[in-house]
Amino acid sequence: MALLKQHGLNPRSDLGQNFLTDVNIIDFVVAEAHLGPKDVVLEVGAGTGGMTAFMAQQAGAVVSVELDRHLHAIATGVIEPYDNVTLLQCDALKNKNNFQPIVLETLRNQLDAIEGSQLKLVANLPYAIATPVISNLTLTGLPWTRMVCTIQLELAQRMTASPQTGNYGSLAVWLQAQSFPSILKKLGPQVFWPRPKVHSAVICLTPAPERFGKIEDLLFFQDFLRRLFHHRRKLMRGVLKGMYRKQMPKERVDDLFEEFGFGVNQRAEELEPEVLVRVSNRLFGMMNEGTD
Ligand SMILES: C[S@@+](CC[C@H](N)C(=O)[O-])C[C@H]1O[C@@H](n2cnc3c(N)ncnc32)[C@H](O)[C@@H]1O
Repeated sequence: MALLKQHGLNPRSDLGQNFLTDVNIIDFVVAEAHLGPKDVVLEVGAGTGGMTAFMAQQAGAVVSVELDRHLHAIATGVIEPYDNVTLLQCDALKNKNNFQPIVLETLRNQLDAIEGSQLKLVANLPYAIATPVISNLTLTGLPWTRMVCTIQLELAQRMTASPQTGNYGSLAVWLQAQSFPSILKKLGPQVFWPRPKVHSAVICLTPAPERFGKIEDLLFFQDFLRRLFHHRRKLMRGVLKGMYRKQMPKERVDDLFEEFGFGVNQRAEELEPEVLVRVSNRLFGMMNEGTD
């Protein structure tokens, strides 16, 4: 990539620096985002700012985050003609569960500045943080309407997986209970520079926060799924008894099994997201019984 070479830089694999060099794919990703003047775009990983500038021509505002200060400096020059871009030089995440406060604050300011605004995540994501970026956006309370991102193919398959398949787990249930995730296109390594060792995909998510009914408590649901699928091959009754032994008597899990008609051999990986939402809501209710 000419810009990097010009600045004497080499791509950093520890930061997932695989740049999208195929213009057709950049066009595809941005076209699928359906950008317009009411849109505030969050881009995680500005790189040298090429896609950032392209999106700035179509969106109301772009907030782009780049951790690498050398790339941030290059991108600053590239986006200079656009006054609707805010380029932040920081880690997009504070930790694996939260965005960096400055990122959220900047997004809120931009959203407030445009009447009827909506948030879209559009990015060629650094693979190491693709899961927390996508899965935490639903927790921010920000009015997101679309995510279009390039991510590792294997991760895209885990996000869109169905029950009883090897890829099905907490991530699939978490996202499918709040959105419609779909793979728009599979990408070979040749569309990036340098070429990654893995295949990639363009994934799209559209929100559906009550797709299977209201999730009573999102943080409880997230914790329930993570712990439940941590023991995906074990029988669910024993796992649940262990998980909530401090919060309620073991017999309550037997009551729940009876209520849902689960057999003794029930495993979490056999259950549809819809059922797991209902189980989580019921457990949340049981745990809060008598606290009103
Ligand atoms: C896959 S590259 C995409 C670059 C550019 N948007 C493109 O499509 O060519 C990912 C970018 O994310 C940056 N990055 C890596 N980890 C990051 C983090 N935690 N927060 C913000 N940016 C990060 C990398 O430095 C890199 O520039």
